[in-house]
Amino acid sequence: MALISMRQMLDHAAEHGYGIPAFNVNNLEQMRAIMEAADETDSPVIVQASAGARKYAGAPFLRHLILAAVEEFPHIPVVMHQDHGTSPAVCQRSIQLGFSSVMMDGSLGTDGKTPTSYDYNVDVTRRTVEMAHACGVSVEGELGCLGSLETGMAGEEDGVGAEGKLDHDQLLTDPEEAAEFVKATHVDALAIAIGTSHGAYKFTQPPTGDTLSIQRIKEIHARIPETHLVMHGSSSVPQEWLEVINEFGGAIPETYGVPVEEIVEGIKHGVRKVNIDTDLRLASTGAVRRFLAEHPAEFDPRKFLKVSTAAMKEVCKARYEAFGTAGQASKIKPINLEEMFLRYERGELDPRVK
Ligand SMILES: O=C(COP(=O)(O)O)[C@@H](O)[C@H](O)[C@H](O)COP(=O)(O)O
Repeated sequence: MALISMRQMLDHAAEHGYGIPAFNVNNLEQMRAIMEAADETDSPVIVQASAGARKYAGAPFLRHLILAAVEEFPHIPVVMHQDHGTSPAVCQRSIQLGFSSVMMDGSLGTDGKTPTSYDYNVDVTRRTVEMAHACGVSVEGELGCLGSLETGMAGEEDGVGAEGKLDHDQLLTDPEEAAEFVKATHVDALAIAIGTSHGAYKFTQPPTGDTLSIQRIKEIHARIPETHLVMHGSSSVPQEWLEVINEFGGAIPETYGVPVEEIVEGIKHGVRKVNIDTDLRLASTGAVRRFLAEHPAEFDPRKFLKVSTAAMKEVCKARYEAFGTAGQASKIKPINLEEMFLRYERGELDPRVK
């Protein structure tokens, strides 16, 4: 049984100085790409399901897809994480379904769009932590709103994210507030705002220190060195896949993502979980467009889904290698969720924040 808690996996990553890509999963092809890449590189896996994924595939299908991955690859530790829960009740239902980690995103209200107050965020996150830790399940919280430091616009591209214009200080997590938040909630991991946003349209030109604040990661890490930091919206938007998409009938305007080397710099300063969804979508779309254009008589979906899986797998392998995840799976000895509960109960996993 290799389904483990995210806390165990991130503790291992912190101890050995690496980061873990958390790939979103909606279908069989993504799941297979993630697992085959992990298998070939000996990487531990975090797979996450968003509200959109639950709507698309249905929660039972997603759950069984992830459990099938655990069954087929028993030597790979897998975290089954719920992305962007909008209330403690949503997180509770995911725990009931068997998720080993949940995100309570209290930076936004239950609509997943309206920025909330700090007190609201602490309240819903703390309640989720109490419930989840009683089951040995990990909790990721979020402080600050994702959005563009270029324009001040919030990052509402794909279902979850604030809407409209945000203040500069809402777009950058405050290190002091982060320390207070971790102390008050006991979250296992903290998603921070540093200028990234979900989707393909993050930056109109390659980001600089003014539009992507790796410096802010360093400041937060210096204040809370033992807290696992999470970077959302961390697709790199590979230019080569944009070219393929546009060459074969697509129309994606010029756009840039988060450079892999900036993420690697973040990993040196406490980033342990790196959320990636868009890069797999771009690789899949490019591969399918090219295949269908080059094979106009083909109509068996298994043929074009095969190239989709292969393209996504290459992206996964590249991230496992760049983030130092490769080679770590076989070093992790799974701890069951009952034992994780006992560790929380004994206070062994309490945050040590001054
Ligand atoms: O950060 C994320 C992905 O970043 P990315 O767009 O790949 O840079 C995820 O946490 C998002 O929540 C996810 O992409 C949302 O997906 P849907 O709501 O469209 O399913």
